Amino acid sequence: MRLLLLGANGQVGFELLRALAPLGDVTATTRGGVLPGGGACERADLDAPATLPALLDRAMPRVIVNAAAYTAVDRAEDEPEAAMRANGEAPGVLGRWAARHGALVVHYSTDYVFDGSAARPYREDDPPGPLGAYGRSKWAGEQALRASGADHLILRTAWVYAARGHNFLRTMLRLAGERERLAVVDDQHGAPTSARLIAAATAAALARWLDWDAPRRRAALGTHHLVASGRTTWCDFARAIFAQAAAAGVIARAPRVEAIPTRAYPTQARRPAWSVLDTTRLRETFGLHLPEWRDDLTQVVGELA
Ligand SMILES: NC(=O)C1=CN([C@@H]2O[C@H](COP(=O)(O)OP(=O)(O)OC[C@H]3O[C@@H](n4cnc5c(N)ncnc54)[C@H](OP(=O)(O)O)[C@@H]3O)[C@@H](O)[C@H]2O)C=CC1
Ligand SMILES: Cc1cn([C@H]2C[C@H](O)[C@@H](COP(=O)(O)OP(=O)(O)O[C@H]3O[C@@H](C)C(=O)[C@@H](O)[C@H]3O)O2)c(=O)[nH]c1=O
Ligand SMILES: [Mg+2]
Repeated sequence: MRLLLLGANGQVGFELLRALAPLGDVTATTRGGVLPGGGACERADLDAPATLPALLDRAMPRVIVNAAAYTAVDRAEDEPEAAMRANGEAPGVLGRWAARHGALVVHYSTDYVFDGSAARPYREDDPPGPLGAYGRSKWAGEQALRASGADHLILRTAWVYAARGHNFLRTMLRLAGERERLAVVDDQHGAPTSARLIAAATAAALARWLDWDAPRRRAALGTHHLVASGRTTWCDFARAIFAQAAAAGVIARAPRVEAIPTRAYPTQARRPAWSVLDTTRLRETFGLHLPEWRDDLTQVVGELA
């Protein structure tokens, strides 16, 4: 079976390279045509969605896994059109090709499609209300993929981090070497989720899905929330990172973390105060276990030690 992976050099894409390998023959793509290790691969630029069908015609995948996205939340406020091309339009192009060829699209979306005003964990069919250009573009991409008529799994995740790439954990570890104290927002709630967990859960769900008969497959399609269990705030996440990293010898000593309200940390984009996602549908549909975010963090800190 042939799979096409877009965004193989991102946090999630990199982990998917390994996790998807047992499922079939994976064609990896990046924007620049270079893999994280330096090797060559196919190019796929989401910024030029019209170029994607030619690549798909050559690769002829049974499954398209789209881990590429415009993920710079603040920068998207200045470049909403670029965010919209990659996140909003490209998924529709992938979906229309997949619908014509009977392929499945696995696509990732975000907690930032919600406005964060809920009083309980968000379910898949709760109404969206993105607060910024990134969230709006990701919501548009979900809608375009749904409208394409392709079989699809939209996996909404949140607060993604890994031992490599651009993420909050790496920012905190860098700041630990530069500062004795930090101020981190304590009024945004969510579940930090490692790229490795996302990739492992995606591969497990996909393997099961491919094994099922048509009615069971159909019932499992659509949108699922995929995040680690439990919840925390960015401030408490920072403290957990420092405690675990200091204990593992990854940093010499933990800086002091002061809890601040969002208004004391101005950013270009507004972020939801409540990003907690209900994962019941994913867990029950695919029989998956999602570890607590602290245990997930321990795995990633272990990679750095
Ligand atoms: N990061 C997070 O906290 C969260 C992410 N998500 C979603 O999860 C998915 C994976 O995110 P994550 O792994 O964190 O992302 P990263 O920011 O780590 O990686 C994004 C990847 O997309 C690629 N990319 C960006 N623009 C283009 C383009 N125009 N054409 C081709 N490739 C492009 C990047 O390539 P290059 O290196 O060349 O720029 C990079 O490989 C995305 O759909 C994202 O929206 C959801 C919730 C939280
Ligand atoms: C570095 C830093 C950040 N913060 C705050 C800002 C922000 O509210 C929060 C997290 O900052 P970041 O810039 O890492 O977060 P952000 O880029 O908004 O992360 C988001 O990325 C996109 C792609 C998603 O889809 C979301 O799920 C989410 O993970 O921490 C502090 O309070 N103090 C600090 O020193
Ligand atoms: Mg960021």
